[in-house]
Amino acid sequence: MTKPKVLVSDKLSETAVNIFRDNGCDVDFQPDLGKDKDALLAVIDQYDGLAIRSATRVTEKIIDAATNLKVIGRAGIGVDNVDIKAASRRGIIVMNTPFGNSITTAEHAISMMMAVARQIPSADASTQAGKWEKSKFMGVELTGKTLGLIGAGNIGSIVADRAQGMKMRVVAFDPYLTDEKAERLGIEKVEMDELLARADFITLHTPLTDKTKNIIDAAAIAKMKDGVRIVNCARGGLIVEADLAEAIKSGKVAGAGIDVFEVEPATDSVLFGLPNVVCTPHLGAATTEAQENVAVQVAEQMAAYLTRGAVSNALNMPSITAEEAPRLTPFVKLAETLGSFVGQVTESAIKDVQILYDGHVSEMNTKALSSAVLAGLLRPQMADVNMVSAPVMASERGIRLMEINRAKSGVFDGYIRIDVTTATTTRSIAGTVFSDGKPRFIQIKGINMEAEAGPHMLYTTNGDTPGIIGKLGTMFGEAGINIANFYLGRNKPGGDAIALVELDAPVPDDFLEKLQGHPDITSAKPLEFTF
Ligand SMILES: NC(=O)c1ccc[n+]([C@@H]2O[C@H](COP(=O)([O-])OP(=O)(O)OC[C@H]3O[C@@H](n4cnc5c(N)ncnc54)[C@H](O)[C@@H]3O)[C@@H](O)[C@H]2O)c1
Ligand SMILES: O=C(O)CC[C@@H](O)C(=O)O
Repeated sequence: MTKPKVLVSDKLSETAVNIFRDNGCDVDFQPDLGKDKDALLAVIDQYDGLAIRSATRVTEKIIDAATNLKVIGRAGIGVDNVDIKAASRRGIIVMNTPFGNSITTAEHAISMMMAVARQIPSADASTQAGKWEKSKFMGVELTGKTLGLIGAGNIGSIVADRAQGMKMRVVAFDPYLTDEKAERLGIEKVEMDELLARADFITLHTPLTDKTKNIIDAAAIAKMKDGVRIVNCARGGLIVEADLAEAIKSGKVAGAGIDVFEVEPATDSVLFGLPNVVCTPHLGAATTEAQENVAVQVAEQMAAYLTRGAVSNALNMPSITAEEAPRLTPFVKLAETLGSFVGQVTESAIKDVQILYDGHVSEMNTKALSSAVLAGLLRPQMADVNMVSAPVMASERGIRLMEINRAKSGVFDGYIRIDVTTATTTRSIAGTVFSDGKPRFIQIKGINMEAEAGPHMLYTTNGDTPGIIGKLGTMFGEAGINIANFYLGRNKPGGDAIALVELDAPVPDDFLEKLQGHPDITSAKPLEFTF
């Protein structure tokens, strides 16, 4: 049997090379190749596996040329340099290593905070230039100061712990952080505006999503204390750099530690050269220990897949054995779709998830199915979650999971129902798989319906009044939006009604606002499903 061939196209620890070889793979270690997209494009068709960090951009063009590629392994967390949709379409698994560099990145954020508090880089440059400017570099103490944490996941939690060690008070804004976890971490959960008003230092630890993009802009900065200091070791794009630059120039913001940039590599930036701005070239994960961790982990995972078909830490594929795959896969898709539906309509901390497996589905690998529900549920909050990391993430967030297995109780041979509870409400949705292998929603909020999940959907709730369907249809028509499918349900005549509308394209923002402001419509929410 020919050995699988792996290309390492970024600067990974060489330990990875040995692990690939020891596990029966041929490996080419070309740590600078990933930066040259044409060179990568020319050779990528020779490889079964591609191991990367953040410098290699795996675009759709690269994936299209990668005719033999089976797995892309990211030694690190963020996979924003990989076109996962394109990889999924081509059946290429994308793996990451979710926890290997968390401590190191948290330590970098703390280092940045201290460097900014005491202006260490500028003081160093001045001292080494032969000046002795003692009065120029007056700093501030951390003890007793308030640290505002935006995002309290793996890295944010470690930052909180280290900051408490330095006697800082930690407040956190993270809509998905439960009260129980906040209490366990000894941090105060607050709303964003309160964090902005109270924090002496602010540090960001969220993924880059539609909700977090530009989370720190001029309006947010205006709500901060004068003299606040800001650290970003998460993702470029969370801060509007031009707005931060203005705030530094005006003195509103007294300093910033920036590891990640809107455009990387950042060879030029509006932030460069400004007083007390400390910049590093995306070094958050750059320690010997973290690089060793992620390199070992990614090589082991990729080799296991290429030589034995074992899947772990995949972002676009559940961990399933070869034997059970054909029967389970459609139900995995259903489970993830149900989770995704609720995840997209839930904007507060989840406390409980109850999953009911009814009929033949209760005899399947329900562990994999529950992981798929959780992955779908959590993905709107954390873009990089996968079926392996989802249960860990859920339990770390204090989300209680309950599974019920039941013999066939209704007309469907097998179905899954999930009930997701937050502090204020419980949302319920059920679905099944028809003989075409596609997931169907069969009940939403206890209301029966039969709807196929499409890539772009709109979910509305309204009172069951005459003429509402016509009004909705007219509004879509007037906005020039084509409806692919229209599904309806209600609990009783004149009671609560729901509609799921499948569209050919995402719902335009202005149309959504119009719907949300319509007196006959109680709520309207766009939903996106990736298959
Ligand atoms: N600089 C680096 O080299 C480096 C290294 C590793 C990770 N990272 C980045 O650090 C970030 C955090 O990584 P992590 O492992 O802690 O991720 P994580 O998924 O464990 O935590 C992210 C947290 O953000 C929260 N969140 C999501 N949406 C939010 C919102 N709208 N407002 C506030 N909070 C929100 C989530 O609930 C979650 O608790 C990611 O962007 C990751 O890519 C950077
Ligand atoms: O590989 C790197 O240096 C960056 C890693 C970091 O951004 C991540 O998302 O894990």
